[in-house]
Amino acid sequence: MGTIKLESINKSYKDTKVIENLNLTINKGERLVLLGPSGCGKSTLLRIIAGLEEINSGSIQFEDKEMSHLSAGERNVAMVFQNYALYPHMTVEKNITYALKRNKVPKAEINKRLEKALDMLELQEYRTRLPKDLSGGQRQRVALARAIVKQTEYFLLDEPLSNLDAKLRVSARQSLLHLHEEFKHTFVYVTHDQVEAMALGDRIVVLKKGEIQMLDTPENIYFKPVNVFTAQFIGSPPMNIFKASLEDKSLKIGETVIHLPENLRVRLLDYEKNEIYLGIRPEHMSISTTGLYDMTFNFVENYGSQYGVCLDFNRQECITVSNEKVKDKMVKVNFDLNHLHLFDIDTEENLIYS
Ligand SMILES: Nc1ncnc2c1ncn2[C@@H]1O[C@H](COP(=O)(O)OP(=O)(O)OP(=O)(O)O)[C@@H](O)[C@H]1O
Repeated sequence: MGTIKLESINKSYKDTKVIENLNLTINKGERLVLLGPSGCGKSTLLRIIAGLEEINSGSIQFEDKEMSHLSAGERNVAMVFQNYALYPHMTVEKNITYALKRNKVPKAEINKRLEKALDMLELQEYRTRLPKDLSGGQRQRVALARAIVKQTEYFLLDEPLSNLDAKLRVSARQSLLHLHEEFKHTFVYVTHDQVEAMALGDRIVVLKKGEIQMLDTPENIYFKPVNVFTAQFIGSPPMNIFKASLEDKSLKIGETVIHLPENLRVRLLDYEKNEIYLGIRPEHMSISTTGLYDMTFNFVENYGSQYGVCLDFNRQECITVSNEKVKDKMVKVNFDLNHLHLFDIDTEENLIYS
C-alpha cells in the first residue's frame, strides 16, 4: 500500500476546465508537494485524490486498486485542511477520536492512539479544551493529531500551515517532518509557498492552470527549471529574465554583448530565432569593481542578512543580492557563467535543461 496513481484526469466545473489530462504517480512513503499560484487547481487535485471531488474522466488508483468511484470514507485517507475543520462543540480529545469511534475501533486501541498523538503533538494539557479556547497553532496540531490517529497510509494536507505566523510555521514544518519520519505516510501537501515546498518536498509538482510544468526534486526545480514559469515561481527574489537579441550567434542585452561559455554557445547552433530569454538568479550575479556589465542602481531592499539590490540593465530591471548596502549610481556586475539559463522566446522552455 502507499502508491497513488492518477491517469488522464480531467476535471471541469461547468464550462471551466480546471485539470486537463493530468498524469501523476506518487510513490509510497514520499512527500510530494503540489505547488502553484492561487487558482491553479492544487486543492481540486488534492480533493480528487481524497474522494471529495468527482472527476469527469480518468482513473485514480491506490496501489493497483481503482478508487475513482469510491467515496472519501472508503478511500481511508487522512486529510488536514487549511481551516482545520475541527468540530467546535467537541473537546480536543473528542475531536481526535470521533472518527475512530464512528468506525468502531476498540476502546483500548482508541485510547492508545489518542495518548500517543497527544504526547507527540504536545497537546496533553489542552485535551479537555474546546477549539475556541486554543491558539491557531494548537488547533493546527489538533487537526494533525486527528489525522495521525487514523493510521492510514495516505496523508493529504491542504495548506495546513498558512494560518500560522512565521515562527510557528517553521516549528510546524519540523513537526510534520518528524511525523513523516515516524509513520512514513505517503504525503501529498498543497501549498503556494515555495519555501514550504522546498523544505517539505522529496519531490515538487509545479502546477500552472491545472497542468504540470515540472515534477522533480527541489534541487532540480531550483537549479534546472524547465521553463520560465517554473524558474520564476521558485526562488526569492525570483530569477531575472532578460530579453536578449541574437546577431551572428552573439547574444546582446541592449547594446551589451553577453559572453556565453562554450557549452551554451553550442546550444544556440540550432536556435534560429532572433530573440531569446536569458535567465540568471539574483545570487548568481555579483556587484564587483571587475564586473563586465554596467548597470544603473535603482533602489535597495533590506532582507536582514543581505540586501536586495534592484538594478537597471539597458532598460531591463533586475535584482541581485549583496552583503553591503550599495549607494553608487552606477555599478559593475558579473554573471556566474555556470548558472545561466537560456529560454526559447516563444515556448519559454529552457534550452539547456528541458
Ligand atoms: N466548486 C467550484 N465551482 C466552480 N469553480 C470552482 C469550484 N472550486 C474551485 N473552482 C475553480 O477552480 C479553479 C481551481 O481552484 P483550486 O481551489 O483548486 O485552486 P488552488 O490552486 O487550490 O487555489 P488557492 O491556492 O487559491 O487555494 C479556480 O479557478 C476556482 O475558482
